[in-house]
Amino acid sequence: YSVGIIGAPFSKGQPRDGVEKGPDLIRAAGLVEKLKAQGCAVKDYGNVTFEEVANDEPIGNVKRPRAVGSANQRLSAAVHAVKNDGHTCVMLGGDHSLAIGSIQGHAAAKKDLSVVWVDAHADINTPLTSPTGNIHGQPMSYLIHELQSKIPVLPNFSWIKPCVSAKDIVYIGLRDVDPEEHHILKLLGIKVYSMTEVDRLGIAKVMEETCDYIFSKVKKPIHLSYDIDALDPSISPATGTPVVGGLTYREGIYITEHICQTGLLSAVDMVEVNPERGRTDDEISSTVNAAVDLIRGCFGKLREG
Ligand SMILES: N[C@@]1(C(=O)O)CN(C[C@@H]2CCCCN2)C[C@@H]1CCC[B-](O)(O)O
Ligand SMILES: [Mn+2]
Ligand SMILES: [Mn+2]
Ligand SMILES: [Mn+2]
Repeated sequence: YSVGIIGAPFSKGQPRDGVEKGPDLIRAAGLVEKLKAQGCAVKDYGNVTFEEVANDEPIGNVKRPRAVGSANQRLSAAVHAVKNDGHTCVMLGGDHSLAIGSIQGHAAAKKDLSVVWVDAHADINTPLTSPTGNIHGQPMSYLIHELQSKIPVLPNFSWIKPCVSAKDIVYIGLRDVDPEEHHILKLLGIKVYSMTEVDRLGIAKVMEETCDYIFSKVKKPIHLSYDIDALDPSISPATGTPVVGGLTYREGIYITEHICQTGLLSAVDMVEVNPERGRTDDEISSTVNAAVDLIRGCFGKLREG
């Protein structure tokens, strides 16, 4: 596997400081060395630098739109470059608003994508449905063709081109979905494996069905967007919006092992690691180590050896 790593130390898609420390924490836990030790070629492209945006007043209830738009435009260019260099791209967040730039830059290089979104949350609020105005709860709405009539003009967002079809999306791990998000998921007929389905089917069947569903049509490169809060807070407490009843460590790893064996993984996001949300060093290291192990599973690490 040839891996290109981008750090995106960005937090303005949500209100809590600390998530911008995620990239360097994940590196400090040995991600590059561990990927090399398992046979990957790894190039670390460093961290994207983001511009300071003054007077970034809310538009409607959308918070810090100018900073989020600008950051994602820069991230998009960085991801596009990594893909043009021929690597599988690993974007280390930072909050989940960064999926806007990550998926946009990926689509610029690869055209048709399938998106596997692993998260406690659907992150599919539009600016008009969001209960918080935090853009980390909205990234998918800016990217999906079928939702564009619902997206108002926002400063620094005009560069975004919708690039994902509803039929090419699979959610895994949902357990905290807003009513309006649920309506959107139903309206668009988006494939969802909530924690109920994970319990009912078991993770192996969920992944089998996910891959059958994605591959039922023409095989598209996979964009795996992994929010660390998909895992149960007993494993990954150091995150902005923890929700009980999450994926076990084993289920989380099984997802990445299974996606890896498709041979279609083309980009990965690993977001929402926030050390300031861990109450002890152990909580922080458990969260960071889980993020590292999930990424290793994407690139051939098998528990059998
Ligand atoms: N849907 C949300 C949004 O703010 O839009 C509301 N939710 C918090 C709210 C707390 C009270 C019970 C219902 N949920 C967080 C989520 C965004 C998570 C972003 B992610 O990147 O962490 O997934
Ligand atoms: Mn989440
Ligand atoms: Mn998320
Ligand atoms: Mn979050």
